[in-house]
Amino acid sequence: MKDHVLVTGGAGYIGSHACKALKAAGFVPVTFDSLVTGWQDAVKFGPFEKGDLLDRARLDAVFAHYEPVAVMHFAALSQVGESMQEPGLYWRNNVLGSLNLVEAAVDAGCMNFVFSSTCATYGEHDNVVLDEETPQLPINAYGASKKAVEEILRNFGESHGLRHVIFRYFNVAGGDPEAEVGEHHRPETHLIPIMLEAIDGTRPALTIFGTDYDTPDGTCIRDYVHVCDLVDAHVLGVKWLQQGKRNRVFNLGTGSGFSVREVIEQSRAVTNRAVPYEEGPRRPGDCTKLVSGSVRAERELGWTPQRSTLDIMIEDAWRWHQTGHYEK
Ligand SMILES: NC(=O)c1ccc[n+]([C@@H]2O[C@H](COP(=O)([O-])OP(=O)(O)OC[C@H]3O[C@@H](n4cnc5c(N)ncnc54)[C@H](O)[C@@H]3O)[C@@H](O)[C@H]2O)c1
Ligand SMILES: O=c1ccn([C@@H]2O[C@H](COP(=O)(O)OP(=O)(O)O[C@H]3O[C@H](CO)[C@H](O)[C@H](O)[C@H]3O)[C@@H](O)[C@H]2O)c(=O)[nH]1
Repeated sequence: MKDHVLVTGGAGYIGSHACKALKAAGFVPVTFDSLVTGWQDAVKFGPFEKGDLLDRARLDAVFAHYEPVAVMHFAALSQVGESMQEPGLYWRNNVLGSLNLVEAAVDAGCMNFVFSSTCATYGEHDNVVLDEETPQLPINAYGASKKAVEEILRNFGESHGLRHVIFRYFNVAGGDPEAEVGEHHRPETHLIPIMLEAIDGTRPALTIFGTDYDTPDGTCIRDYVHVCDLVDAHVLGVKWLQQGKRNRVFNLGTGSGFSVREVIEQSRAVTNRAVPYEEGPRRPGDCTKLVSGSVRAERELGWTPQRSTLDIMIEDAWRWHQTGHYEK
């Protein structure tokens, strides 16, 4: 019988790609999702269990039914701006929800746990190359909620032997090259999908948030990683835990940074269309430069990103943008 993996947030952008990768690797991905920001149409690669992390009885029933060998925990609210206006929402959903999940996993004897964290937990370290030892000083409730879940995992690792891998993502981009699933946030806040909507006229223009940063062209620099490479690291993480290894944090980024203007130029080249944009003020909370300075995932997990070049990420996102969509 194939091993089941419980994928919370499997109806979302990254979780749906993880389900496809898990299926390809011989696992059965079981999506657990409330659809608060996800899409039932995105659940294509295994069973769907609708439920909320805050519903402990529902979690217990799903663990008992599938007896998963591991959990991949993507389910979270992840809008920085919203987290500053409604911190309670983020602490309840992301932290209490994760605590429920961790306790349900431990009680069910499912001791392999892979968690989606973020480089937003590092906070403001402008112009510093970030590695896993960089102090975590989050500047918004979203980042604080993710850091708190990291602490929960460390505590349960010590107290109950829960084996965990924490991945701190940089900027996730691109989509399934076969366009079976893709990035679909409502509202969308991420640069590349917004840019593609501006290119095809479904929104008026992209606004560049700030042109006076201390960077070569004045715009912010980010480290973009392809969602398929990112989820491949998660599958490696599950296998690594199944080998009995445990409790490690990995940055997932490429180590290369691109400015907003460079992303615009690459989008123009890939789509062969003009990118309508205007220059606007800085967006509160944006760091100047966020680039990973770690090769730990490559060295220890054997992770080798295949599609994380800017042109491929934009090409894949553009293909999905032109052909794919979800309905509730
Ligand atoms: N997209 C990025 O660039 C990025 C960067 C860093 C970290 N992350 C993290 O990766 C994870 C996935 O992000 P995404 O972009 O795929 O987001 P997404 O919104 O597309 O997916 C999140 C999924 O979780 C579900 N969900 C949320 N709260 C839930 C709850 N209480 N119970 C059950 N389901 C719930 C949503 O319905 C949705 O399907 C998140 O944890 C996010 O914080 C994303
Ligand atoms: O309309 C837009 C949207 C974005 N940007 C700029 O493009 C860059 C990337 O912005 P995104 O919103 O795509 O991504 P962020 O870097 O703000 O945030 C993402 O990556 C973070 C870690 O870097 C967190 O994990 C967060 O959850 C995730 O959304 C930033 O400089 C931003 O100012 C624009 O200029 N215009």
